[in-house]
Amino acid sequence: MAQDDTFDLIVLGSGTAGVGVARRCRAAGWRVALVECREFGGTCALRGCEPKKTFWMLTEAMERARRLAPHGVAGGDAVSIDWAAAQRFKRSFTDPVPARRETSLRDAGIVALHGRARFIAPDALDLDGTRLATRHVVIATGGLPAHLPIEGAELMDTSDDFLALDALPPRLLLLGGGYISFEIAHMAARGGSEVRILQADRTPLAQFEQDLVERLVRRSREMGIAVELEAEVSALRRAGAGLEATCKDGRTFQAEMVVHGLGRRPALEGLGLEAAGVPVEKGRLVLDDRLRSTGNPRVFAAGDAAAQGPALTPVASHDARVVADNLLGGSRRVDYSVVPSVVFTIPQLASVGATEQAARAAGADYEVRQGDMSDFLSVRRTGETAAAYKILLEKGSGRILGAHLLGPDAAEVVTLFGFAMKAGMDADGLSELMTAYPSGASNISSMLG
Ligand SMILES: Cc1cc2nc3c(=O)[nH]c(=O)nc-3n(C[C@H](O)[C@H](O)[C@H](O)COP(=O)(O)OP(=O)(O)OC[C@H]3O[C@@H](n4cnc5c(N)ncnc54)[C@H](O)[C@@H]3O)c2cc1C
Ligand SMILES: NC(=O)c1ccc[n+]([C@@H]2O[C@H](COP(=O)([O-])OP(=O)(O)OC[C@H]3O[C@@H](n4cnc5c(N)ncnc54)[C@H](O)[C@@H]3O)[C@@H](O)[C@H]2O)c1
Repeated sequence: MAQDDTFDLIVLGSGTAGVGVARRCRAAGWRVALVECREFGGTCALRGCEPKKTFWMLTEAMERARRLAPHGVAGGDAVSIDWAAAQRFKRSFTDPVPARRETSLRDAGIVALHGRARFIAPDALDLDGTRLATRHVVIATGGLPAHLPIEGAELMDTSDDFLALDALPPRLLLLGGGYISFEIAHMAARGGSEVRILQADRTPLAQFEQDLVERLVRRSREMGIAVELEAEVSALRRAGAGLEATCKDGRTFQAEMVVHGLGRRPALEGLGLEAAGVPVEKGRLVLDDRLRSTGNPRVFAAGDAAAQGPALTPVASHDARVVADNLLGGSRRVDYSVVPSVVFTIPQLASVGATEQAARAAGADYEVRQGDMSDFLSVRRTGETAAAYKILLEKGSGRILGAHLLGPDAAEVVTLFGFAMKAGMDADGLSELMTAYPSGASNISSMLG
């Protein structure tokens, strides 16, 4: 590449957010380069949602066979997970991603570059000694595990390490009681590890409806996962062949593997943001509601790096659309009002819109529809014993403010609630919707009835 190449746009990061912006701007005829410092593909496809869901699917199949063993799945109680085979199956999805993604970018006419670019001026980056001049930059560098003042923090493994294992450790400690810890706990426990979650306060999965979280915690404990609350980890050290975590109250826990599930932060190190006049406050880019840097109008951010909405793949896709529209002359704000989200435990925990706590804090006038679903036919047929719903409706109008589900079909059904919220459909409208029967969705009218 020639020195002083001028691009219309340079995107940093080949995940959902970066690729989404790059493709749209390239389709509009822009000269676009995309720089990636690891293998092409990003977190979701290589180290997040997709590989996680493959392991989840296998452990769920095993769990369901075991649960239904007394009801006709003969031999189901003897079924177990072969983690090495599961890892090979996962790799059959992840291994082809980097080459495919890079090729598809090149086929689209995007200049795909390897390396770690850094700003050297408001309108230029350095990539391994080459100056890249550009009209715009999009920072889509994703997130990384948060730095926390935990002594011995360098001894922790990450979710990346867990998802790359060929064999599970006998004992696994998960620090933090959020998405990563609960999902890994449910997979690893089904795979045969002795698992313990250490959560700092009394509210694990704090973004989710706590009534349902309590049921999930109970279900997790019933199946042998130790969930320790008020267990704020302050130190980690080597102990024999394994590791020992110490909590602030002095409790200690040992395991062969300790995984970071303590939150993630935007990946902004080494970008030379000062040289570009791009401000950062408390580790986050300062952006307006169109995802443009308040300090440098050439620069936008999207996805986990922008950290304006929840760190989720559908948010990264939304951000990419917003940024591309704004780069191409529009003036579009982000809208995170309806973001369905799921914790892939067994059963799944799903949420869209306000929790009761949030609705109360916002002073909303609401009513609640809630109940246990464990005796619903669609749940009983799966052998699952923990299932429940909680729906918040605006009093008078019947507008859906939030929907929270625990159960086998929660991920699919929550999206229907999100669709109704986005479309402005009230509870009556949604309960009159004809749904395929029998399905998880056909329970919606019972929930709203
Ligand atoms: C274990 C796990 C499970 C998850 N499961 C789900 C799920 O089920 N559902 C869901 O919605 N979300 C899930 N998420 C979150 C989801 O993966 C992220 O929100 C999403 O991938 C963010 O996309 P992104 O494009 O913003 O960033 P990323 O996909 O992280 O892409 C950023 C890219 O930028 C690159 N990069 C970083 N620094 C530089 C640099 N200086 N120069 C060039 N390139 C750089 C990185 O290598 C990376 O490839 C999960 C996350 C994790 C960790
Ligand atoms: N299914 C999904 O969509 C999915 C799955 C995995 C990750 N993610 C994304 O990745 C992000 C990061 O996940 P995560 O699980 O690392 O973070 P998280 O924010 O979900 O949970 C972190 C937890 O760690 C606790 N904590 C913090 N310091 C602690 C300490 N010293 N000791 C004990 N507990 C402590 C917090 O109270 C919190 O409950 C998520 O917020 C989510 O956006 C999404």
